Amino acid sequence: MPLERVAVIGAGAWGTALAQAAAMAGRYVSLVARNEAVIAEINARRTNSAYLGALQLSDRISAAPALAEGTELVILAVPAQASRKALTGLGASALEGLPVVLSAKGLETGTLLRQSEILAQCAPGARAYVLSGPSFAHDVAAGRPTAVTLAGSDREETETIAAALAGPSFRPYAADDLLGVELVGALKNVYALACGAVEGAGLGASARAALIARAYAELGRLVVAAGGSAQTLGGLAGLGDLTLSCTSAQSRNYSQGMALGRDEPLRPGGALAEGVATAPVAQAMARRLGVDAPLVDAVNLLLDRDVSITQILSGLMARPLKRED
Ligand SMILES: NC(=O)C1=CN([C@@H]2O[C@H](COP(=O)(O)OP(=O)(O)OC[C@H]3O[C@@H](n4cnc5c(N)ncnc54)[C@H](O)[C@@H]3O)[C@@H](O)[C@H]2O)C=CC1
Ligand SMILES: O=C(CO)COP(=O)(O)O
Repeated sequence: MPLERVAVIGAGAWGTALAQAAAMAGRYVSLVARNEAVIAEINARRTNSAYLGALQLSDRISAAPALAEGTELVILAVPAQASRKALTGLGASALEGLPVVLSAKGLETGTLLRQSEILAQCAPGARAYVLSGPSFAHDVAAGRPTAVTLAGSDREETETIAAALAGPSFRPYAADDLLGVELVGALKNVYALACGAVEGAGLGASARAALIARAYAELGRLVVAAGGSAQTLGGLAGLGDLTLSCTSAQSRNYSQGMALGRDEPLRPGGALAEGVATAPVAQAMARRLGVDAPLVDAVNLLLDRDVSITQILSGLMARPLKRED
């Protein structure tokens, strides 16, 4: 069977969970980690306790320090701001001719680039696919039911990869709007910060629901203006992930937003909240596209810490009235 040997780059929460999903789908997985102690723990005890506690990993997973010979499919699962460094470390020749599934949700600081654009620069001979959607690492690794979007421009290969990763509890839906899926995945983290802040500030469930609906509208304007498909919005990577990340304290972005709403400082080096780095990039992107994005602007104000959440919300409520249709 094709795509028997999968390599996952990055042995954090998401990389380990995706390795487990691929193993449960019947693949042999090499989980590439940079930390020797993590490699030893995975191979000896079948756990990655720093990220997934006592959860037992499949025997089909082996951890390694580098990409193995014979790899047929690569999954990149390092934080969005680390993707360039990880890809450069792997080297363009090692990735030549291989499909690479990008799973980080973020836009690159400074360059404003999406993950697939970074891949094109670092490894022009690789073929980009994007995996996104509502999926907490702990749920995926524990075999709880999860459905995601797998996007790629080659329809046949997208479906082959989806089939290779599909298991009893992990269901990828193939799609072709790679740009749209990447953008919604990155931008939902920014809105998750906002929704968490509303909860942290005690502004109520009605405010949070309104915010999710207006975030959905704003996301639609941004994605379509950038060249993505409106259909992507209503799918797993759009509505699905926006719903998950904007309503659950299990989301690190939502939980970071809650702390901001309580006026607590940002925690440098704390749990990864990709929306913090993506918010200014999203604002620059919206301005470049000429798209009105008041919620992205509001999150940037919140992150600047100069204005209180109450003042930010008052400003949003005082905007000129608009039609919804
Ligand atoms: N945790 C989750 O539930 C989900 C995470 N994601 C996305 O996956 C990406 C990674 O997130 P997590 O795994 O949760 O983060 P994490 O903080 O749990 O782990 C990140 C891992 O990347 C490794 N790493 C960092 N720089 C590296 C480099 N240059 N080379 C090799 N390894 C490197 C770190 O050592 C660490 O093991 C993020 O973009 C996140 O948005 C997507 C869906 C679900
Ligand atoms: O993307 C995720 C779930 O789909 C994980 O969200 P957080 O990065 O906010 O924890």
